[in-house]
Amino acid sequence: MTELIRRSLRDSKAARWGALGIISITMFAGYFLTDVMSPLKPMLETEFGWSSTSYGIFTSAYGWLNVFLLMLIFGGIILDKMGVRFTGLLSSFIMVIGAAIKYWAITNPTLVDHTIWGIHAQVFLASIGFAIFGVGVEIAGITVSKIIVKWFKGYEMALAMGMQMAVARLGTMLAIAAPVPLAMYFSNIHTQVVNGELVEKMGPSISAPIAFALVLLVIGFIAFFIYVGMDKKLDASEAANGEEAEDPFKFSDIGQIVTNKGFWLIAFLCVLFYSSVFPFIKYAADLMVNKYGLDQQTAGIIPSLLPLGTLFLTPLFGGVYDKIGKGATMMIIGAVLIIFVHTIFALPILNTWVVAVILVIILGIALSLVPSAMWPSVPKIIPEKQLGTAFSLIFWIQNWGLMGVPLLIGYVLDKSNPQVAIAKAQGLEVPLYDYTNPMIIFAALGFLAIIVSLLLKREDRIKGYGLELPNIQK
Ligand SMILES: NCCCC[C@H](N)C(=O)NCC(=O)O
Repeated sequence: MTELIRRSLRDSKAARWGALGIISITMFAGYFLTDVMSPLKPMLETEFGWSSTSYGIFTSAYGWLNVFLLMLIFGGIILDKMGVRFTGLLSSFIMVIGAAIKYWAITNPTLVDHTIWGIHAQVFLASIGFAIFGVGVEIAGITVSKIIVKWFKGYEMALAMGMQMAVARLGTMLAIAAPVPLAMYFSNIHTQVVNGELVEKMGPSISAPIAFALVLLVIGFIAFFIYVGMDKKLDASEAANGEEAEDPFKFSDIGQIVTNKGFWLIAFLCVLFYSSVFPFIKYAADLMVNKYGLDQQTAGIIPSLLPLGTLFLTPLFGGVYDKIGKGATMMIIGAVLIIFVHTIFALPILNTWVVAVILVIILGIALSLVPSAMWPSVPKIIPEKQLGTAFSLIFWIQNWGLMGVPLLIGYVLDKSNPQVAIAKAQGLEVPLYDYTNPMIIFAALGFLAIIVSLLLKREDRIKGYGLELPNIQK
């Protein structure tokens, strides 16, 4: 008799964790490319004459198309209308195209001497590539979140989200630690800007780590084709099982999402929290050089501890949320850690690398606590058929921060340190940047995140979303 009971493919532990493993490869590649330029900031300044503002413009490009052309929102609607297979393949392909343009801009020496709309041509075109890539990786992110809900609802959902994030963070870690050694290893003779002049000179290959990222993205694209096969089998097993298909997405669903207060609180917490971490990562290696006196070659090692800690802690905290609950409390603790870390970074004391290591580890704990509680909380607030659109709206709001904050930091860094530009223009030895003002901005974001996380816990008490309850249904 029991043999007659049909099971969905997602009831098989091996199948659902296998599916997760495959889509994690795509996200690993995406996160690697996202941060691959971070440790190269000092080299971009010495080799190509970029300023901190140029670097800020480039970094902010990640969000240009997502924010202004609403690509992320369209991505979410496409996801809910067309499904995870089509959207996953499309987004992986967009990542490859964007990364290829960025690679071309960085390898093209003739661009170094031109400007487009007043922006250094190389910065401009690399930014266009990064902006296209940003559309791909963000839509891939919401697609993967929806895939995890599809396979893991009622099972280890927070653990699965935590594991996927851990693999993605491995990409971030590699992106912080590997580019400088790779660039040095592939040193060659190429065009550089020396005292404002173009010269052929031996120097590190900034394009080598980007080429490596491009190869990873192609592998991630291929991996997604394998996932498509598994997804078809899952749908077939659920249809055979007589499971009803979800109601199709309707545009009126957007109205329901944006009138939900819990949605706004999660979205605000998301933008504040991530704006104080991801843009920080973009400047962390440079901070290590300028505040803690590390050399360029080793500067990436300390920031790479940040994602390293999250590899273990995100699944651990995800497991805690699954079994014990306390999601809202975890978000509050994460926000408190953020303000603590950035305040100490801002103080003009304790400038020893040991303090930097401790702070980065604490930041890693925050970057494990908040995401492992935040993302599995979204399906408790929003119905599944609206999830693609809800995730995309949250990511859209988050992208304002991921776009604006790095630009602001680059600008504030240049404005607070006019001596750097003067020394560069005069061909003198470039003095160190003072990072106090940028770090105060990051600390302020942490302060606002605490307020929003407290409001979210209050809203959960009022509406009974169950954010403090475990995810695993007994
Ligand atoms: N460094 C990649 C940025 C991905 C941003 C994405 N919108 C996101 O927040 N994902 C969740 C996470 O915690 O990485």
